[in-house]
Amino acid sequence: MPTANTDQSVRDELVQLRQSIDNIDAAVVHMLAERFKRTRQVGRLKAAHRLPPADPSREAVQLARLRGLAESAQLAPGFVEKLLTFVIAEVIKEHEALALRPQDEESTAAGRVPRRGPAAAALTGARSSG
Ligand SMILES: C=C(O[C@@H]1C=C(C(=O)O)C=C[C@H]1O)C(=O)O
Repeated sequence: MPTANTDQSVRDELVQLRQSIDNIDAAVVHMLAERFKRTRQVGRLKAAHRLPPADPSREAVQLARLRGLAESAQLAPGFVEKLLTFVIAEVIKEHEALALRPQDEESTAAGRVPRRGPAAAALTGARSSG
């Protein structure tokens, strides 16, 4: 923390750097929000077609790719791996929830997809397709 004795130029530099950090944090939040919009579309698509919420083979490819990107960006690959693993775990939770309530129609990247699944059929007594 800057004290009363801290030189004004140091204080100014600290403020500037923190403004930049705030901008970056905002970008991270917005990018995460966009990512979750897409993963929710994937979740709805999976629920509609009764695909499993998690895809470990896809995750392995992503982790390998991001480890490589981290290395070339001089970022600790282990940190990036932890971050992606944390995000993916949250996505899978959402996909599991979507699989349990797929009775509504929702927009997806591919258009409006009827969400029918075994859980919806059990709740409504309807026969699910497929
Ligand atoms: C988004 C998907 O679902 C899950 C979440 C992933 C992610 O957040 O990147 C990757 C694989 C799946 O375990 C997907 O299958 O693409």
